[in-house]
Amino acid sequence: MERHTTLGEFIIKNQQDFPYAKGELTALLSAIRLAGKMVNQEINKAGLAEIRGKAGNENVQGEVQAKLDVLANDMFISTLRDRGDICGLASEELEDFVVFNEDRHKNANYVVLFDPLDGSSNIDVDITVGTIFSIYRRISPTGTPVTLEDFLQPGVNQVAAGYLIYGSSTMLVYTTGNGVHGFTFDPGIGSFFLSHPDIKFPESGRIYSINEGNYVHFPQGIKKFIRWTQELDEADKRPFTSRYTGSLVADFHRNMLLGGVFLYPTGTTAPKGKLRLLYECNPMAFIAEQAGGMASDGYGRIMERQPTELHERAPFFCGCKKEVEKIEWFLKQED
Ligand SMILES: O=P(O)(O)OC[C@H]1O[C@](O)(COP(=O)(O)O)[C@@H](O)[C@@H]1O
Ligand SMILES: [Mg+2]
Ligand SMILES: [Mg+2]
Repeated sequence: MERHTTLGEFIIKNQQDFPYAKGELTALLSAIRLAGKMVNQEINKAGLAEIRGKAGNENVQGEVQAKLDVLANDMFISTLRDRGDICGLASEELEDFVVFNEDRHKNANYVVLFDPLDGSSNIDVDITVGTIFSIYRRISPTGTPVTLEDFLQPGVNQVAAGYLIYGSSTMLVYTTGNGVHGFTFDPGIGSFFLSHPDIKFPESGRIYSINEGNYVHFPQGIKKFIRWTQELDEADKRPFTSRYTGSLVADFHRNMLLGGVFLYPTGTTAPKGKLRLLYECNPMAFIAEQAGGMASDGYGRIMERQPTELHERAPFFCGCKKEVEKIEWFLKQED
């Protein structure tokens, strides 16, 4: 049987691809891998009463947290603090960013932003969920406590981004700006193995992913795009297929492998969109672009947006280039 490359081997082998290669990013990716294994262990038994259900308190997003939101958040924070060379982190589940004050942290150069559990509404019904992470080099001087500025960087400054997907198999998919690579977890061996090297979005796809239940609230341009996907045009292989799980990571992953586009527009119920620019949009956008796809806020490259708040939301359109361009075209028609 062909011996697959483990994630650990791959990270070390490709370390030199990285401009500042001193092993810090390697240590950080390894810490994320470990935290991912720990969270995966809990998700696999999410049906048990002590794991499923709500934790009871509301997070900064105004959502009632699931027990697994809190557990995943704690596991990532403790593992990144103890093993990752980072000076601070920000989580979708925490109001403020966290500053690590030990000397080894203050002298570190990276910050991590993450969504510990993406697709929380699906946990108790056993539908695929994920974890999303985004890594930046700090801009404040090394040796000083990390500042808000270090987190409010445009997506184009990301040095690495990725996600864990906890589905029929558990995978870790990431980029450091040298393509997108996917690793499948083998629970029997306890390691991630390279299973999807150099993943690419097809130029065009036939799947659209949007919560059509919000149709009445959508901008005209989005309503027109949806109707365009549903028109009969065999030459253009329309109508498209509709696929939507309610987990961004799962919808993105399927669309990247099979060809499709994900949409979460603004709407009267979500005037700024729903997804979080820093924890969800930017990391998925970096992966999409590295895989030959496109990620837009409807009017331009989402990674060029200058964030102003830790938890700001944005409209998000991401997937095959042709379809994202079509969405931008329909939206611009309306202006
Ligand atoms: O239920 P809706 O409004 O369609 O929203 C679904 C979207 O919200 C999310 O669940 C938000 O993520 P969280 O679960 O991390 O809060 C996305 O994964 C998903 O794409
Ligand atoms: Mg999320
Ligand atoms: Mg979440």
